[in-house]
Amino acid sequence: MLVDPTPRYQHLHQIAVSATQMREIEDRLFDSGMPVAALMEKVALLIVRRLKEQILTQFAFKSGAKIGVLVGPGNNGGDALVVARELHFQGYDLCLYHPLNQFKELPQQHFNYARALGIAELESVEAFSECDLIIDGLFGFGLEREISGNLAQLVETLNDWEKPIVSIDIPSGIHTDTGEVLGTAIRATHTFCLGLWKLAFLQDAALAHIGKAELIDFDIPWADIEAVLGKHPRLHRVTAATVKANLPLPRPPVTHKYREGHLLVVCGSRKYAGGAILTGLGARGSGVGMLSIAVPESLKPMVVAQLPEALTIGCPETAEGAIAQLPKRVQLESYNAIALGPGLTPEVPSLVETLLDTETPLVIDADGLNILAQLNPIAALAKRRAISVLTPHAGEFKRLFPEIKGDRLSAVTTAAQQSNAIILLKGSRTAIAHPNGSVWVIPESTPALARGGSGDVLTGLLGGLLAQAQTRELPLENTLATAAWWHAQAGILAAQERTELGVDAYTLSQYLIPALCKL
Ligand SMILES: NC(=O)C1=CN([C@@H]2O[C@H](COP(=O)(O)OP(=O)(O)OC[C@H]3O[C@@H](n4cnc5c(N)ncnc54)[C@H](O)[C@@H]3O)[C@@H](O)[C@H]2O)[C@@H](O)CC1
Ligand SMILES: [K+]
Repeated sequence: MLVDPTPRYQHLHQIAVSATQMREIEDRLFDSGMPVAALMEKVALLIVRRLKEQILTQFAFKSGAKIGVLVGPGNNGGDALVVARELHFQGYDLCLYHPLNQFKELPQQHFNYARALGIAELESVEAFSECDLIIDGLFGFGLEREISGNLAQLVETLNDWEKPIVSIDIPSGIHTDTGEVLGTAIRATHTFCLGLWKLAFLQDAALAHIGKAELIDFDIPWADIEAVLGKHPRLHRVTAATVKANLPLPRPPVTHKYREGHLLVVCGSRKYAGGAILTGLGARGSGVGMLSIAVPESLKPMVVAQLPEALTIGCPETAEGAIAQLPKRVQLESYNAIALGPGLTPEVPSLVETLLDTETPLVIDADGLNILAQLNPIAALAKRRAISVLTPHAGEFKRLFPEIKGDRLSAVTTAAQQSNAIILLKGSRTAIAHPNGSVWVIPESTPALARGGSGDVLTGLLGGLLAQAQTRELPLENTLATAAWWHAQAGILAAQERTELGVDAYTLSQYLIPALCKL
């Protein structure tokens, strides 16, 4: 719910808006009497403050450093001009370049004043080559078509220099909603997103251009945000605060192992034995009360050795060493959740069909998804009466939903609605879409997780938390978001301590609890 405006900063980070929503919110401020010029002044002063605290000190730019400002025709350019003026007064050596020879009214006034102050105007972008830092105020959320021709060339020239570039609101050329590059786009080292996080910051497509992102809060009244987004916004940016409120902690003082959830993991084959272990280690990290692992009979000793706490179920196996079927004594309905997929091999469709038939919540990953893709997934999932959580990466998503196009956030939303399943689309900004239209996005991750086996750990963690949420009656959407955020944080912590090359899947599983302790 968006009702409680305190603590403001925490809530502000749990939402993100499209360009249209931002414009609607902004219009409400202006309609209520906030002068446009006053808002621009306020925003620009906040940008200057953060520039000085963050970037100018980080790069040890003394006053006198040369700063180039790229100025566009709209209010993004207006912001840039106010920033330029203030930095000029603070002793920096400023120069402006405005490649389009027209301005909206307010930026025109700021431009006139900058000229009157004697701030240098450049004839071409080449002269920016002498600058220590470049500020990008070419386009913000008003970008309406591809950047082309001379403008495209100048953007590429700036990118080629590999200088520090600070983008105002969004790197010029990035679509505010889809995050796509429209023609070409500034590759910023830092971006100050103004007022509210825009959707592009949650889209993988934009990340290479955004650099380090920071939100500049300029005190948009909460009532205006709520008037546009509604009391229950559909898009959630997952933060530590979301997670803290939704972990199965503390445990009740009197409990027992089955009350803390029973997860069945169905994974592994002789060929891909490690999948079962990594999924099991992810489940262990979740703290689930009981963990059962069904694997081909021949893998049983290895699983027992690695996961002594788990109840290991040896299954009859095919000639190739995949699970032929589950033993008759396994009562699928007795588990709170089932996680299946990693290492199964593609040759066990009847096993997957049996599992789809149950009324137990399922987490389906890897080979489970590849098999599902062969089965007419939308029809198979629509039939299920329990929760299905699918955890595809981009390739698996394409195989499951070949007809669905568009940017990641809209594609995953459509997939969830069509299939009546929860779809967790893995990526740099993992997004979890629900059939009711809500989407939860994990705003932080690390490329260290781009590594075989890290998904298996997530499957186990997700299954373990889902099982606990079932017995504890924790809210489902928040629980799944918690699992994905936690997994990313474990990767981030491991990468901080061991570099991005040091986060193999086993190591990742060992960082789940340390990441939790850091909360
Ligand atoms: N969200 C807010 O509440 C605030 C927004 N402000 C700033 O205002 C910006 C939005 O301002 P505007 O709506 O004026 O839009 P922009 O400044 O993003 O740019 C719009 C202008 O660029 C032109 N244009 C768009 N795409 C083009 C292309 N591919 N090639 C050539 N010209 C193109 C348009 O015709 C228009 O003149 C934000 O990004 C932000 O920087 C701030 O000033 C104040 C607060
Ligand atoms: K910009």
